[in-house]
Amino acid sequence: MNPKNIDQKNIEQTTDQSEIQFIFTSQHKILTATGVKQTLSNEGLNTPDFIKSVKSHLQKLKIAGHENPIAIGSIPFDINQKTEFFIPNNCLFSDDFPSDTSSLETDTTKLIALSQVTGEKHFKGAVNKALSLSENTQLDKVVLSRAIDVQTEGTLNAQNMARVLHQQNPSAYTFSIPQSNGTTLVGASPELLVKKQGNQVSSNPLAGSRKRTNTTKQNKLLSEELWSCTKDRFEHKLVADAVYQNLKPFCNDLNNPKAPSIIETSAMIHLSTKIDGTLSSVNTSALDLAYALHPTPAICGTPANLAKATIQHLEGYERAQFCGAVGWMDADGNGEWVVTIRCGVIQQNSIRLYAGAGIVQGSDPSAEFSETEAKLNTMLTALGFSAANEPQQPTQTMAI
Ligand SMILES: C=C(O[C@H]1C=CC=C(C(=O)O)[C@@H]1O)C(=O)O
Repeated sequence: MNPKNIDQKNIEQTTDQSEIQFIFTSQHKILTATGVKQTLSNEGLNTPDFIKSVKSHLQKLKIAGHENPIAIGSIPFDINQKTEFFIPNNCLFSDDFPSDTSSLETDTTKLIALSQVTGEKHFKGAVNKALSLSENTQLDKVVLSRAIDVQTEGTLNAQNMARVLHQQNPSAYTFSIPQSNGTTLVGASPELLVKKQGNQVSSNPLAGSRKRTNTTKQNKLLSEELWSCTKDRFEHKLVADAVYQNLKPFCNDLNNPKAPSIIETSAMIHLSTKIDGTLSSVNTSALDLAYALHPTPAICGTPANLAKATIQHLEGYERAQFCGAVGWMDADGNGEWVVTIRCGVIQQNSIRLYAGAGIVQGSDPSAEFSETEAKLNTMLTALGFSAANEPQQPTQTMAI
């Protein structure tokens, strides 16, 4: 799984990468890809030039007779950091998880340690500081996050983990994207940043959360309470408004729902707004739109620059790919990009897991910490942990 020969240049022809498996699932289809034909890096390029370079390499391949070339990859939270997309040798859109991934060796790995990268005290302290900043500055919202490291006895298999995540979270966008440093980004995001197909565009911003329970009745009550909560409605509206405002210049028409709806993931209940529209130009690509939207206030805050500076100052660790965007685009500019949340980064026998929560006036540090614990459960459950955020037994086995 280690694309170790991938060069750092903007474009690099690489061969013999057939072991790489890229996976991206959505409600509509499952994309799997193998091998790396080209690596596209943003090194030395500003964002518009990087987007142009990705488009032009896909178009050249199409003109050269390659059927449906795609670029797949992840955009980090900080777009100034190194970004790499891969044009795979082979890619397949299908309805089911392909048998070749499910037949990969199944590890039974023991979880041996869990350590806090950002401890409870640090996180709650950061929330308190953010609350006082929001009282004394223009900061309306900031999304603060934390990370934990999970060590396992054996090497984690990213493809198998993606398959388990997909089974456990069938309505999520599941991804497994190898990085050129030998790690693999894997997760099951509930949040569509942007989808573009022909002249149709859609986005599904989420913000405002409750931990889901296992009773339908209780979830209904929680949903009603969430929908009526002024603090969560404000936290959500900042995201929905930003997405609408940033998509509008690209669109002939764009719907702007007056109130959010509710979605449930396997672990969480969220306020959700579905925004759909028609692009004024079919030439606007999925990547143009993803970069126009990123970072939304679902993972950064409002105003964005002040929120970014607050995150850098208070979080105390490097987000890297977490809270970025992950997805794909084809030579016609069609594609899907999702917000990189409910995810982790695998490095051999360890995985770093991440979770964040939106902080606005009225946020309670303990409730926000519990929210991050609940969000971590998407990945912990796939790793074989029970809902509690601690290893039940130091020798618990994992069905990955
Ligand atoms: C930052 C995360 O979630 C975002 C997306 C949905 C709801 C959120 C919230 O209610 O705070 C967050 O904005 C995460 O899951 O790590």
